[in-house]
Amino acid sequence: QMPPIVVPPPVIVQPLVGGGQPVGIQQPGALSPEFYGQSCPRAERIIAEVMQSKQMANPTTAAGVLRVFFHDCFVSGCDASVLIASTQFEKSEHDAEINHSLPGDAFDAVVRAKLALELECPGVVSCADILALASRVLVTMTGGPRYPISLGRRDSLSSSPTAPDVELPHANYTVDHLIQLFTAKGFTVQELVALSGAHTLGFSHCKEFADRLYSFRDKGGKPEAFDPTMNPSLAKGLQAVCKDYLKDPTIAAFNDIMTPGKFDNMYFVNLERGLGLLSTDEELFLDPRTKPLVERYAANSTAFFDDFGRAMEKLSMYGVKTGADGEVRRRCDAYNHGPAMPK
Ligand code: HEM
Ligand SMILES: [Ca+2]
Ligand SMILES: [Ca+2]
Repeated sequence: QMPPIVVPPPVIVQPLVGGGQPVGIQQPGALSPEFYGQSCPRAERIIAEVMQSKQMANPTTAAGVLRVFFHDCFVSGCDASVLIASTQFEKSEHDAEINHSLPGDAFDAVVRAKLALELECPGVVSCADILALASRVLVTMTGGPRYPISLGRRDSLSSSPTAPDVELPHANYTVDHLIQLFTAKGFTVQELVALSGAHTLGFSHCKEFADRLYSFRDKGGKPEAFDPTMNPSLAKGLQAVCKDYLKDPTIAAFNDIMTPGKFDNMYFVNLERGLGLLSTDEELFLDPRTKPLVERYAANSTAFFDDFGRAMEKLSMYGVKTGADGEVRRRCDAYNHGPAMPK
């Protein structure tokens, strides 16, 4: 005789809902690629559509958003602290010198994505997650790799006007500086080189590399026409392009002069030919600790894409906030509690 069929009681699974979840229940660090699976299943699609139309209207969007994402993550973690606008009473990361050159189009892209998401699922998708997803889709759209992104970051409750100039690398840093800065944050030399490959996109303003072009002096103080580690044709071309940069600080040059709009490994090929724009770029080819990696990525685009993808995945998890350490902002440029009162 057949045993009676026992029907198990229905298991009530509490769905892990995204931003609408009460603070406190969320496990710290519990990020997941499916975080918005129930609460905003079309989030990624919506962000991709907004980024696509923005990138088509303005092809520098990808570079801008990618740089904003880096500047967010390295300063108090990937928590959208970089998006907070300054007010009359409270300065934000926007006021840091290093962030003055972050392009308005990148912030505009995030604002548009947030508006679209607030119509679809209000109060659910954090601005920090928007930045992470927007960066990924723009890297992919311009020809780069697709890498996994976990979701569930919460947005910061603060934004320091002084931290960015301390926490972020500057164009006059030595490789020693760069390695110190990255390893202090838990990133390896290999990840430093792979992430620097982001300079395959976008541009830099003349002031960031002008000291390589005008009144250059070697380490012994001897004057030179330009930095001898720079390819002479590039140096002469840039001297002409940048000659009025003090009068017109908006003049800029492509970081990757060969394929500035395409995410590829050309940046590394350039470094081997003295075609690096920033001294921090070229130095990666001149320092024995980083040179083998530059050579590897120049020769092998797959190796670069793999390592860049893994490093971006790691960067995107850096210092993320969960639970009561953050909030899901209603608009990306302001805290939910509203503007600070005059002190
Ligand atoms: C390794 C140390 C780094 C230094 C010293 C550095 C420095 C700079 C500087 C000075 C600029 C020019 C900004 C301007 O004049 O508007 C720039 C642009 C850029 N950086 Fe970096 N950066 C570094 C690493 C990174 C990383 C890790 C990423 C992203 C993963 C990144 C992404 C970008 C992008 C995409 C641009 C072009 C921005 C645009 O076209 O608007 N950088 N970087
Ligand atoms: Ca941040
Ligand atoms: Ca390129």
